[in-house]
Amino acid sequence: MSDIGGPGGDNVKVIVRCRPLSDMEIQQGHQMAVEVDEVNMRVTANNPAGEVGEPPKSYTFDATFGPNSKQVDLYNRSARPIVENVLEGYNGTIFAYGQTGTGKTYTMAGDRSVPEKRGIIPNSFAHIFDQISKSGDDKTFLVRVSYLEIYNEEIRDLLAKDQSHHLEIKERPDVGVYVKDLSSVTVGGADEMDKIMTLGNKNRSVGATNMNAESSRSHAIFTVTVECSQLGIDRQQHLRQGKLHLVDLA
Ligand SMILES: Nc1ncnc2c1ncn2[C@@H]1O[C@H](COP(=O)(O)OP(=O)(O)OP(=O)(O)O)[C@@H](O)[C@H]1O
Repeated sequence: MSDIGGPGGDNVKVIVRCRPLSDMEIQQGHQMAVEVDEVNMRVTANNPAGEVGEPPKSYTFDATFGPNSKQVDLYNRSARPIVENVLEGYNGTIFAYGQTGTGKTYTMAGDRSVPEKRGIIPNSFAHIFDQISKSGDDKTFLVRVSYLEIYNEEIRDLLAKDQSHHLEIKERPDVGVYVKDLSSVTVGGADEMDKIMTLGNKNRSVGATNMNAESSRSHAIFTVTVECSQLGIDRQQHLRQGKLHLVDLA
């Protein structure tokens, strides 16, 4: 997870979550090879095929979550500060990284139909609009989203009508690196944002769960831009903009 430009702390945070063994893994007699110490933010790996007496290896991260960790606790510790900084006008990026079957989709999306199993993406959508609804009358918010896919080194706009069109990367001194002509959709609530993401997912080159050589080349970036206009003590409107990038790496 990275929290670029936010106040305080390191800009990049690495958080490790170990999922529980699946029923099949238990049936096959597998055992956990790692121990997670959430208090000391440490993961200890034992080599089951190692020689007798081989010492376990310990690694320390910015936070660690064990097999019984709850989605809400993970959200509060990892994503909540990033989303809060986005609302304050900073940029932040969240992505999950790991081998197939390690729990990336569970952590990022989760099971939307069960509130306590919702992952970072639906929780961040709800959080953004919840904070906006609680903000004072002196602030006006505008929330926009865009969704692009990088596939075979080409960029496609997942929210565009014409999916055959490829977009170009450009750079400008005032805005930095950007994707030219990428569509941007204004969103009024978490459910609407969820629908737009689902629509974009349908336009992806290969289904996200279809693990093969093709899907391993498809990356997607869902960007939420939050603009806030606030009346200052100087009676002038002050504009600030933060972006949250949710990345699905191949
Ligand atoms: N923290 C967790 N608690 C309970 N079950 C989990 C957890 N993490 C993952 N699982 C379960 O483990 C299985 C694999 O997880 P998931 O599909 O999220 O992996 P993935 O890393 O996204 O895999 P792929 O790269 O193949 O898409 C799923 O059945 C999921 O529900």
